[in-house]
Amino acid sequence: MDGAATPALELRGIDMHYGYVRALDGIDIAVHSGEVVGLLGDNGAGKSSLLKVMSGAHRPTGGTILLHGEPTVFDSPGRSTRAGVQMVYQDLALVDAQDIATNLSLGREILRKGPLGRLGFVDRKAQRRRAAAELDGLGVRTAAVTRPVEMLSGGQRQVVALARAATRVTGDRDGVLLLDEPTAALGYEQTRQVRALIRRMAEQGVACVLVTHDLPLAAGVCDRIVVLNRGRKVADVATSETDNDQLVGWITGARASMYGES
Ligand SMILES: Nc1ncnc2c1ncn2[C@@H]1O[C@H](COP(=O)(O)OP(=O)(O)OP(=O)(O)O)[C@@H](O)[C@H]1O
Repeated sequence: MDGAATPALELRGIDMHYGYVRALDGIDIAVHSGEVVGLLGDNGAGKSSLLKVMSGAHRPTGGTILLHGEPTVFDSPGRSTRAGVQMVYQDLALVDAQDIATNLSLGREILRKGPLGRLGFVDRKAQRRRAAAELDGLGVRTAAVTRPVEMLSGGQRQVVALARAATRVTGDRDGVLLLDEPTAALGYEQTRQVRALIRRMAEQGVACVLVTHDLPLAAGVCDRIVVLNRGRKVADVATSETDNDQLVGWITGARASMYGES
């Protein structure tokens, strides 16, 4: 296969059952480096389940996952994270009592030598400097990096969680960023920052998957849109080749039987 055409992340024939509930039914989806793919669908369509399969949080009942063309088994989120897949969860997973800089540094702490010359002390000043520079580089304006996360608004926390994931895939042309409704609780300015951040990640070669109910956001930020309806893929189109009415039709199922129609 031509290396340039190999998707960063590809799912083939993914099935997902929760007991008797069939949440995903034979899903094929490919996301290329530098591409933003929007995952749309009504409540219960299977978007979060698909994202969880991509992140390794859920093991699919059937189907294959390929990362840069290599069949992969994600048996835990840790495994996929090590493989360069970053997921931003709706419940954020930030450490409330710690400040923004510490949260951005989780898992990649900067250590300094202690009095006996041994490494092992966290260099908070260096972490703060790096965090401020990274937020700046991502175009994110939020509270001071010394502020504890528990003192932030819901929207600010969301931006910090997204920035944290973004810093881990920044500059990684093999990286994959998975976003579950990243603008759900955001105001105008923060939404604008998040949109810009997602596009910046894509420009750096990161493959992004964005679950959202926000059609204008999807239209503004995604290169391609995949629509799920009751666990099935009912559309997979370039954003430039569709419109709001058509997307709503696919989401609500009005045109589900016309899959593939442009
Ligand atoms: N842990 C679970 N146990 C049992 N059923 C589940 C579980 N998680 C999801 N489901 C079911 O799987 C189906 C798909 O749910 P999923 O959360 O993936 O949809 P969604 O498109 O993300 O919905 P929403 O937009 O409401 O978040 C639904 O029927 C849901 O009830």
